[in-house]
Amino acid sequence: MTGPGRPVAAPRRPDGPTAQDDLAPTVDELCRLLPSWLPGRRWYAGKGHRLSEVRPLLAEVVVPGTPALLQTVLRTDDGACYQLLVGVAPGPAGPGAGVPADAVIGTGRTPDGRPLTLYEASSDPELLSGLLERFVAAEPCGALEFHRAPEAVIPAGARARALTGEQSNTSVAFGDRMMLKVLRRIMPGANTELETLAALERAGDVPSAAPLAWTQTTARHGAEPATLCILQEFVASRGDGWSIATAQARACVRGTCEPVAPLGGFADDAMLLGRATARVHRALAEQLGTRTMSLPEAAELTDALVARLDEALAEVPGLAPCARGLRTAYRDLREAVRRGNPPPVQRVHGDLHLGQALRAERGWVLIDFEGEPGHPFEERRRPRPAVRDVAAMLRSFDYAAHHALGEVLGFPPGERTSRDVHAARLARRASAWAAHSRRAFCAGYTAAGGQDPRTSPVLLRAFEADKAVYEALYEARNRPEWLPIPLAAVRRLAHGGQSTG
Ligand SMILES: Nc1ncnc2c1ncn2[C@@H]1O[C@H](COP(=O)(O)OP(=O)(O)O)[C@@H](O)[C@H]1O
Ligand SMILES: O=P(O)(O)O[C@H]1O[C@H](CO)[C@@H](O[C@H]2O[C@H](CO)[C@@H](O)[C@H](O)[C@H]2O)[C@H](O)[C@H]1O
Repeated sequence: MTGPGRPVAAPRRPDGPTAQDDLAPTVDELCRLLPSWLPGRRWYAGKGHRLSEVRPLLAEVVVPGTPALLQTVLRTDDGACYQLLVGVAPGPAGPGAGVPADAVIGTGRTPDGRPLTLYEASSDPELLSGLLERFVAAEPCGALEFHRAPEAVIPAGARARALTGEQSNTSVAFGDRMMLKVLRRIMPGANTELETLAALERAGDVPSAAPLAWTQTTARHGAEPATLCILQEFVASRGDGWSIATAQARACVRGTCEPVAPLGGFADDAMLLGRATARVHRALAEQLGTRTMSLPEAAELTDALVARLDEALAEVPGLAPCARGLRTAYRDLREAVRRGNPPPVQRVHGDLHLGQALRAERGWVLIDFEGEPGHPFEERRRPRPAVRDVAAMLRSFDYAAHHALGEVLGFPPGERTSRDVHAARLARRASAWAAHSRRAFCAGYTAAGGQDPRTSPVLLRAFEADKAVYEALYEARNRPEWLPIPLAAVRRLAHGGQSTG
């Protein structure tokens, strides 16, 4: 170990676990350790559930040797399945073991009593390079299938670097050529991100990353394969939309914007982002189809929005005073369709926000097409009005503005604004920045051929309300200090106002 986060793998010897028979005791040890380790992971979705048992569904040695790399899928006692890449090194955990402390899952024992360290391998470049070789070979490995997209070029030997951000999955960059997404929550069925990236690639000239390869398995999932990893083209960028937008929003809140751009320099970028979104929507409609929403679909959609609200109400008490207004917004959507104005529906991104856009040299590139994590693929695949993505991105401008306000005033933003004149002025600036960015985004979206979202106010309000409810639940589970941001939006929307205040 030479420094934090930089494990130097011990030279690999061919005496680690290599066969399925050798593996059972190691996997047993892993399952014993996981109930106390898993709940601390950001990507673990069972927060609030008291985890007592983890069972293996699949374990394959994808990189043999010492240390070895196990690719595993495990089921927790609430029925969810998670993927883990596990490094198996001989000896006890601790300084000198060659594994960073924060990667250690725990210490187990081999059947003959020797100590064994099990660790989260997504920060071990050597093991990940070994995994990349599997994609290059594109051959099965036990119950795992490694597939390569037609004509994809996968150079071997690229240096692996795991991203450290807060994520639903785990991403590993290979040089500046490829990005590997290690999916965490594993579900059976065709993966929506893989499907969508392939469709966008077929369309050509769309601001998205080319899919290169993927791993799947049918083990224990019946006939339906489950996707475990996706390798895609790396998009070199000067940052994502969230970091660029929040820097601009902060400057606007502090009043340090250029006089020529008093609401911040993000408007041009917001407009280009609107254009990129419209191009992606057009390509998805062309490749995967579009049709008019039917009355049963409108009813199903309304029921789905109400069901999400009910789920969130059970966990986020702050939503309760808004429930009536939200139900009205959802009913209005169904009525608008019934009164004879059914919108077109198509495949959409499903979880669009500023963090899902990378500012590349060629403009904005959209990423992460898997849809909202945690929902079954069938649900994520359902055709929806494209304005659903627009609503989600508009919510993101509100997030960026109010997060910037919180950074300047302290969290929760809004606490001081009702009793402090200075704070109220800064809050007005934040709202003006968000409104300005929203307008620019909608203008760009419309200029690139998308339907002007402002001509569908009922749909826009219902989808913004739904997204804000989803966000409230997401924040309550993952980042409670951020909860006031979506809650404030829910309050405004429930009372007929705009999502940004
Ligand atoms: N194709 C790509 N090229 C470059 N960076 C990427 C690419 N895909 C993802 N990333 C980076 O990885 C991060 C997480 O990826 P994302 O697909 O959003 O994962 P998650 O599903 O876990 O949210 C992104 O915020 C971005 O910084
Ligand atoms: O992990 P994913 O990127 O797939 O998406 C989940 O996490 C997002 C946060 O990382 C969350 O987005 C929410 O917070 C963003 C700021 O961090 C904000 O820009 C978004 O508008 C807001 O929805 C996303 O909802 C969740 O699915």
